[in-house]
Amino acid sequence: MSATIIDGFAVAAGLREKIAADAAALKASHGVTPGLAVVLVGEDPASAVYVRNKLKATAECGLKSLEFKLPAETPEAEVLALVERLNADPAVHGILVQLPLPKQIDADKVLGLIHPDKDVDGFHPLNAGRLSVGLPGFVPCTPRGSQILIDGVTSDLSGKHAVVIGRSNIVGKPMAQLLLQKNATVTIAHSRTKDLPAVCRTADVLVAAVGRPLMVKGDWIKPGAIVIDVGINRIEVDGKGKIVGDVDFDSAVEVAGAITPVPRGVGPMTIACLMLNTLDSARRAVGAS
Ligand SMILES: NC(=O)C1=CN([C@@H]2O[C@H](COP(=O)(O)OP(=O)(O)OC[C@H]3O[C@@H](n4cnc5c(N)ncnc54)[C@H](OP(=O)(O)O)[C@@H]3O)[C@@H](O)[C@H]2O)C=CC1
Ligand SMILES: Nc1nc(=O)c2c([nH]1)NC[C@@H]1CN(c3ccc(C(=O)N[C@@H](CCC(=O)O)C(=O)O)cc3)C=[N+]21
Ligand SMILES: [Mg+2]
Repeated sequence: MSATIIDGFAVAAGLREKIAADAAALKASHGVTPGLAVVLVGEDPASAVYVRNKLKATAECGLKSLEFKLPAETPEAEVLALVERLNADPAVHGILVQLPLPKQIDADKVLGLIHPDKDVDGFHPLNAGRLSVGLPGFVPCTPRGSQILIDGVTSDLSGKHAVVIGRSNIVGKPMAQLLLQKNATVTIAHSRTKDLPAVCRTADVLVAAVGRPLMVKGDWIKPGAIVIDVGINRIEVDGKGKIVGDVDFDSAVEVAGAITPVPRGVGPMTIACLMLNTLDSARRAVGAS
C-alpha cells in the first residue's frame, strides 16, 4: 500500500486564489492594499529562495511588498531602527524579518520590537502567548499551513496521538499548540528524547521539524499515519544539489496513510499562510474583520 501524497503546492495555489479575491474585495470596500515588508540581512542563499517565492506570491495575491536588503555586517541598531520605521508606517500591515540573522544581531530583541499587530510570522512573545492560552492572534505560518494540510486528510484528531519532532519557537512548539487545540494527545520530541523511533511508531500524526535530512525512516512510522515533513535540507546527490525533507520519503510513502513531499509540501503552504496573515492584518487595521 502506498500513501496518499498531500499536494501542498496545489492546496497553496487554491489558498492564494482565495486570498487574491479577498484582497481585491478589501481594496474595493476600503481602498487599502495589504502591504508586507520583508527584511533580509545578509546573503544566505536559502533565504534568497524563500524571499523570491514570497515576492512572487505577494504579486499573485495582489498584495504590496516592500523589500529591505541589508548587508550582512549591518549593526543591530540599524535593524531595530528599520523595524521601528515599519511599525509606524500605515502602508505596512505585516513585517517579516528573515531568520537566521547574523550573529551580531540579537534575534529576540528584533522579533520583540515588531509591533504585535504587524507580526505576521507570529514570532512575538505576545502572539506566542496568545496561541498558548487560546486567544486570537497571529499563528506562525508553517504550523498554520501544516494544520490546514492535516485538516484536508482527517476531520477528527480527537484522542489521536500526535508526535511533533522539534521544539523550536517557530515550528515545533506552535505546531504542538495547534494539535492540542484539535484535541490530539500531543508529544513533543527533541534531541534528548530517548528511543525516538519507538516514540514515532505510536504516532497517528507525525510532524517532523528537525533539520536532519531523511532522518525519519519508514519503519519509524505507524501504518496509515499522517506524516507532515517540514524539513527543508539541501544535500548533494551525485554532485548535484537537491532539497530533501526530514523524512525518508521513499521508505515512508510505503507505510504512511498520507504524506507531504519536499518540495511542494509544507513550503508553499508557509508562504500562502504568510499572505493570509498579511491580509488578516490589513483587514483588522481598517476594521474590516
Ligand atoms: N517548510 C517550511 O516552510 C519551513 C521549513 N523549516 C525547516 O524545518 C526544519 C526545522 O526548523 P526549525 O524548527 O527552525 O529548526 P531548529 O534547528 O530551530 O530546531 C530543530 C529541533 O529539532 C530537534 N532535533 C535536532 N536533532 C534531533 C535529533 N537527532 N533527534 C530529535 N530531535 C532533534 C532539536 O532539538 P533540541 O531542541 O533538543 O536542540 C530542535 O528542537 C529545518 O529543516 C528548517 O529548514 C523551517 C521553517 C519553515
Ligand atoms: N522570519 C522567518 N519566517 C519564515 O517563515 C522563515 C524564516 N524566517 N526563515 C527560513 C524559514 C524557511 N521558510 C520557507 C519558506 C518557503 C519555502 C518554500 O517555498 N519551499 C518550496 C520551495 C523549496 C525550494 O525550492 O527551496 C517547497 O518546499 O516546495 C521553504 C521554507 C520560511 N522560513
Ligand atoms: Mg515543502
